[in-house]
Amino acid sequence: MTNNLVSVQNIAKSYDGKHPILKDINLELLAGQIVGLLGPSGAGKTTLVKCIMGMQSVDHGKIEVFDTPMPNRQVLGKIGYMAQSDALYDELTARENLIFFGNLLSVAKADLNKMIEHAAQVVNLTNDLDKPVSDYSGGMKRRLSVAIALLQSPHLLILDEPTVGIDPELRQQIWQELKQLKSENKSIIITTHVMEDAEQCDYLMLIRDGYAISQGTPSELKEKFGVDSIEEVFLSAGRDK
Ligand SMILES: Nc1ncnc2c1ncn2[C@@H]1O[C@H](COP(=O)(O)OP(=O)(O)OP(=O)(O)O)[C@@H](O)[C@H]1O
Repeated sequence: MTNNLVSVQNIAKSYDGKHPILKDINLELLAGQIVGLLGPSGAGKTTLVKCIMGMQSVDHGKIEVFDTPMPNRQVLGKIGYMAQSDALYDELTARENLIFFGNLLSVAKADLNKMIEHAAQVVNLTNDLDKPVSDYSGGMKRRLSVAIALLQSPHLLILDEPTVGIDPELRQQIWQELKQLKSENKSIIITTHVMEDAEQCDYLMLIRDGYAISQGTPSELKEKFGVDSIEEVFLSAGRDK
C-alpha cells in the first residue's frame, strides 16, 4: 500500500478521439489532503474527476485509486461524489432527500438522524429541512447537495464546484467542515474557479485548456511566481504557457 490515495500518471483524454481535452496530467493525492483543481469553465476539471472515478476512460496514462487501477466498480462505490448538477428529488422535502440518500449508507436510524442534523447545520438548512426541494433556490439546492455528500463521510470525497451560488459566510462554514474531515485523515478533491477556495487547499492544480499549467501548494506557487495571491499565480502561469 502506497501513501497515495489517488495517483494520476501522464493521462490524456479526448471525447472524440481527435481533440484532446486533457493533456499529460499528473497528480498524487495523499491521505488527509485537500486538492483543488482550479481553472476556468471548460478547462477540463470535471473531465479529470470523472476519469479519476473511472466514469470516463482515458486515451493514455494510468489512474489508480486506493492502489487499484481505474475503472473499478467497487472502488467507485467507495468514493463520495457530488456532481456539478444537483441530483435531487424535487417533490420530496430536503429531509426526505437526506433520508433517502442516507438509507443507501446502511447506518442505524438514530445515527442517520444525527448525521442529517449535523450536515444540515453545516450548510445552514436546519430551518428549511421540511420544505419541498421544488421551493428551494438554486443556492439552497447546492447546499443540500453538499449536505448529502457530507453524510457519507468517505475516505475520498470528490466535490465538483460545491461553492457555486453559496455566499462567503456559508462557504467558510463548509470549509470548516472540509478541514474537519481532513483532520480525520480523509482526502478531498474539489473543483472550483473561486480563488478563495483555492487559497484553502493543501495542493493545487491550475488547469487551462486541458493543461496543468502549474501545480504545488498555494505557498509554493506564490513563491514560484513571486506574487501574493493565487489569482495572480493563475494569471502569471497562464501568460507563461
Ligand atoms: N461528454 C462530453 N462529450 C464531449 N465533450 C465534452 C463532454 N464533456 C465535456 N466536454 C468538453 O470538454 C471540455 C472540458 O469540459 P469540463 O466539463 O471537463 O470542463 P470544466 O473545467 O469542468 O468546466 P466548468 O467549470 O464549466 O464545469 C469542454 O470543452 C467541454 O465542452
